[in-house]
Amino acid sequence: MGKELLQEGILVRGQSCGVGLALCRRLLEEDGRIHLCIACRNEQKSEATRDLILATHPAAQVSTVEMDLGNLASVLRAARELRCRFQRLDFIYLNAGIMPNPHVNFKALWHGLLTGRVLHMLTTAEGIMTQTDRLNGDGLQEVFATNLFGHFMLVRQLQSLLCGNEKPSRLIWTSSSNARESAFSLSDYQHAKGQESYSSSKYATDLTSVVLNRKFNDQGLYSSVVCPGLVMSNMTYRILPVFLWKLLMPIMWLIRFFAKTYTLTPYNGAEAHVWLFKQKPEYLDSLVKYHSCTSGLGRCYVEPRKMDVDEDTAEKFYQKLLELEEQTLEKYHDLLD
Ligand SMILES: NC(=O)C1=CN([C@@H]2O[C@H](COP(=O)(O)OP(=O)(O)OC[C@H]3O[C@@H](n4cnc5c(N)ncnc54)[C@H](OP(=O)(O)O)[C@@H]3O)[C@@H](O)[C@H]2O)C=CC1
Ligand SMILES: CC(C)CCC[C@@H](C)[C@H]1CC[C@H]2C3=C(CC[C@]12C)[C@@]1(C)CCC(=O)[C@@H](C)[C@@H]1CC3
Repeated sequence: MGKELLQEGILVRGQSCGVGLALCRRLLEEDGRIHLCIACRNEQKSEATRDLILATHPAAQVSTVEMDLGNLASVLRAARELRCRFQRLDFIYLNAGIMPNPHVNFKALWHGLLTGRVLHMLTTAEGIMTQTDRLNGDGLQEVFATNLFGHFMLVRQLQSLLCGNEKPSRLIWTSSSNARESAFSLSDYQHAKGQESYSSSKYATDLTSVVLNRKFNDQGLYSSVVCPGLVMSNMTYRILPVFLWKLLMPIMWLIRFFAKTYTLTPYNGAEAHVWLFKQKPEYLDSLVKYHSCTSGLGRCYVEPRKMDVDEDTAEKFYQKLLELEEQTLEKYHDLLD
């Protein structure tokens, strides 16, 4: 396949629904000339997603690539294809994420409602959510592999398209306000032992973004993290059934007057992603997470909040990711150029 030089090559992961699909549409509203490359798990999903985007933006340039982040061979194959197709990528939105077997501790939720930290609990889910994780086909913890390591491998494999271009390239990771240092440990960075694999993987995402900035800013690659806020999507519909969320909707609109991260719709949730698209990366703070917010009256805006990350831990974690990457590349050496 011949190489094509794209003005704005933008790769979006995790866009077949929810925040990712809204993001694709909003990016096209910002600039209809961009070339979007969407990465889906299989051909049917790719085609269906492409059709959904073309239904609202018929003139858009949308290409697809197949990639399952929970399968490292698939990530390596997709990266090889992208290296053939593109000479540079201006943005990669690392948005795919899973929260398998979510469990809400309603007793803790009830107790929390009576304390002064109720808003903190309702916006971060601290102390009220757990998950059950499992090993995937690569022998990695599934949540760590999908939410972080698959994305990390992809970025490393696409380094030649991202570094040393005349214009900076950007990584935008969808993290979460559920990311918490206490859920993460360097000695168990895949979170095999605990029950907060989602929180751990999102904290690991924040650490990775911080360290990538330290390593690659001088080569023109910049990384940022965002939180879309609480959004009604397939992920939240697995936490409580749809009908219950619908019943709770008036309460959530009320909560939104106090908790601005209750963005609730995928469109509102993509606010920070779109805002970052328009910013000069040199002026962004790599230790800040950009939160999509929606006011009680429905106005969307972005709030930067300092992250609770230690740069030394970020560096140590990066070394561990590099070790795991080396093992992966040894295992799949036949998939490399
Ligand atoms: N909803 C919320 O309240 C919040 C969400 N987030 C984060 O926002 C991001 C988007 O989530 P949201 O839109 O809400 O949820 P959805 O479940 O709607 O979307 C998740 C996306 O990730 C993709 N995905 C999941 N597993 C894989 C995999 N193995 N390989 C490739 N793609 C995969 C899904 O693709 P497929 O269609 O193939 O399953 C889908 O496009 C996630 O990272 C999530 O953690 C953060 C804070 C709050
Ligand atoms: C708001 C209602 C009256 C009661 C809903 C109770 C819980 C189901 C929610 C309260 C806080 C929510 C929350 C999330 C999931 C649903 C709750 C636990 C997330 C963990 C979803 C994914 C994320 O990434 C976080 C930012 C969310 C934090 C808040």
